[in-house]
Amino acid sequence: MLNCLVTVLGIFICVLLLFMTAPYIRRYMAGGVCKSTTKLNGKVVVITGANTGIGKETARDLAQRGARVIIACRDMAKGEAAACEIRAETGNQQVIVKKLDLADTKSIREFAENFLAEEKALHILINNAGVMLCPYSKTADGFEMHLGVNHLGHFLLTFLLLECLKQSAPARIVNVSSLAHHGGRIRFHDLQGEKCYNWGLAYCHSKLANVLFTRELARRLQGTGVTANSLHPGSVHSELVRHSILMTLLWKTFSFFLKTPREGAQTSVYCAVAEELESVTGQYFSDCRPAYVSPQGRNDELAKKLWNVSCELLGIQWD
Ligand SMILES: NC(=O)C1=CN([C@@H]2O[C@H](COP(=O)(O)OP(=O)(O)OC[C@H]3O[C@@H](n4cnc5c(N)ncnc54)[C@H](OP(=O)(O)O)[C@@H]3O)[C@@H](O)[C@H]2O)C=CC1
Ligand SMILES: CC1=C(/C=C/C(C)=C/C=C/C(C)=C/C=O)C(C)(C)CCC1
Repeated sequence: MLNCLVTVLGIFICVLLLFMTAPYIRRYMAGGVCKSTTKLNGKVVVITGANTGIGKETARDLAQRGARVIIACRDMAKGEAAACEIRAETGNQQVIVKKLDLADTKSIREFAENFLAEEKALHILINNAGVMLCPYSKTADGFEMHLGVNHLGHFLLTFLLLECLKQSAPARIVNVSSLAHHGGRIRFHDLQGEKCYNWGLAYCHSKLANVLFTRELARRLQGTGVTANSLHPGSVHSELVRHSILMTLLWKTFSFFLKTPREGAQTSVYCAVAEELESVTGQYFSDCRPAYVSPQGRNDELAKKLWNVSCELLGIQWD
């Protein structure tokens, strides 16, 4: 009887403690906030994958600051729905949707061609779109899906828009990577995962490629007025886990401990607008402050080799 009473009392105290500490846990999980009040009137921004999740919230924030925001996405209907919502909420009518499928180099080239014909400048490029935990599949050009969309697609897009960014300097390139880059390796002997494939690791490899690309890009852009930084947005309750039933369940169950997409967008916004980052380049951020990069992610030789291999795969010459 006494045992039973003690157990009930114990459970009651635990639940009470959880309820009392919940607001503090939530505030801690929300992470860093971008406090910059920078206005972006007259500035042009491209955000990939901005029809949902972190990208959409990044677009909303930058539109609120007055930027002309181009939502670059593969599904025009989803993009229009997001743009409508952002235009209505911010009153900024300069929120535009353009078709971009990062799993198809033809679509990337068409997007860039169209952009360069229609726009006069590009001040901020946010390479945000991403896929995670995809069953083995390939892009239209035969690249493993994670590497193809998350790294090679953005590599080609940046290459095609770079001259415009340079002409528009000061300009910024923001690459959305992940903490998952710590688990990544660049498997040059099997880049397309044909010999060995693990969907979790494939994501990690592609996110390491984001960090290495940023590092080498920043080195090459020294003195041009264009900076390049990468970031981890935090663990965010978005559609990223859609390919895994288990992760979708986990994400739903523990959503309280995850960032909202708006919270997850803070570091992207910070890298895009913060005054103190004006000449900061080649860095990696999390929660709106510099964060620890894995030894692989700091390896300049690896970054150069990945650069050259990426150029070869895409058939481009980028010196
Ligand atoms: N959520 C998290 O916890 C974390 C996210 N990240 C990174 O943040 C970024 C944004 O992810 P998040 O918002 O969470 O995920 P979402 O799945 O919510 O958004 C991903 C976006 O990428 C787009 N996308 C996917 N494939 C393509 C493609 N082939 N061409 C064009 N666009 C494409 C999606 O379009 P569509 O809607 O049409 O599928 C969607 O707009 C990603 O790079 C991700 O790796 C990093 C760490 C943690
Ligand atoms: C800690 C913790 C969790 C784990 C979250 C992790 C490990 C997220 C990693 C996300 C990444 C790195 C995504 C994309 O890049 C759960 C399961 C939500 C349960 C609540 C506590």
